[in-house]
Amino acid sequence: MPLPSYAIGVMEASVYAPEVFARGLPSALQPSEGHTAPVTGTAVATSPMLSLQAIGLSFGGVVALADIDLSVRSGEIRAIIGPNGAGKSSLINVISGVYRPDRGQVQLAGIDYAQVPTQRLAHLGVARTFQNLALFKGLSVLDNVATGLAYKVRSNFAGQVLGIGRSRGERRETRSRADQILEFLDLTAVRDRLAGTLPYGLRKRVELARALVAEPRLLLLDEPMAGMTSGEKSEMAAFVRAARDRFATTVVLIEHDVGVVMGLSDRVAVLDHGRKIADGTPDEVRNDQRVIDAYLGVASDNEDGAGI
Ligand SMILES: Nc1ncnc2c1ncn2[C@@H]1O[C@H](COP(=O)(O)OP(=O)(O)OP(=O)(O)O)[C@@H](O)[C@H]1O
Repeated sequence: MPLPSYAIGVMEASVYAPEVFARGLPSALQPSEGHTAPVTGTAVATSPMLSLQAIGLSFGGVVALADIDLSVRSGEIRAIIGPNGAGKSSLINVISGVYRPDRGQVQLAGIDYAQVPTQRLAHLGVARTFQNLALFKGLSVLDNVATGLAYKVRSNFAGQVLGIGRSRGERRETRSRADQILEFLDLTAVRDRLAGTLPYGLRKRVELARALVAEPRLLLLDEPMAGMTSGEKSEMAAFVRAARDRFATTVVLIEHDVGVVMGLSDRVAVLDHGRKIADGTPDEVRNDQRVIDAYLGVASDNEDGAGI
């Protein structure tokens, strides 16, 4: 049973940057020219936002991850791809602290995870979405998105929903920020709908909104386009890119649709049988013989049947 993203989508107060909203939010469907463009008008920083060194993880006798190194630059969109069972989910679960690796180090902006209890990851600015939808079907879209801030405010979420006591001001603030993210992701028209009544593609976008509302510095997306039509996938890719560009969020995603991944990502790591077999720009990876041998042969199993 996946954890709901609100459980870890909580940030330090410093993550909230009112000036970002004050600048006004653009239509998310007008991404900047070229996805490698810098987030804030400067070059993408070279110091890693996330660094994995020699990660190993086994389940009983099954080696899920073996000696994985991964470096993710600040502001980068970084994809992890590979055939079924390659270790992608295991790796994202290691990054998000759901799994503790048997070996190796995970560092977020230089801070070793081993020194940070899992529940504090959110306070470091990590948020994620899940492969399977984890929205509250009986809550409105707005309230679902507001849960992305639930642990950031002093009153509890029930207090905010009910609008009682000290919660009233926080509730106003939370809902206002949720509204701004809804506008950014072009979801304002469905803000009062119950999440469970939305079509699948929109629900995936609401999940993105919930993960994004606290402006995480690291956003982990677990198959954000799974089950979408090709039109919905392109739209989602544009939203992810726009979110990176606007909020300077570093994005790590796993996704089966290789065609979408290649168009969206700055760099791509390829896993096979728990090992990293290639790592580079989409062009480099596309032309890597080991990737072609290990992955191209199963590319027709991808959701859209696209090769790499
Ligand atoms: N909780 C678990 N218990 C036992 N084995 C596991 C567990 N999670 C993953 N594995 C095993 O670890 C290996 C890697 O699995 P993982 O789910 O990380 O791959 P994946 O690339 O995400 O696959 P898929 O694309 O099918 O989701 C597989 O052999 C899998 O069976």
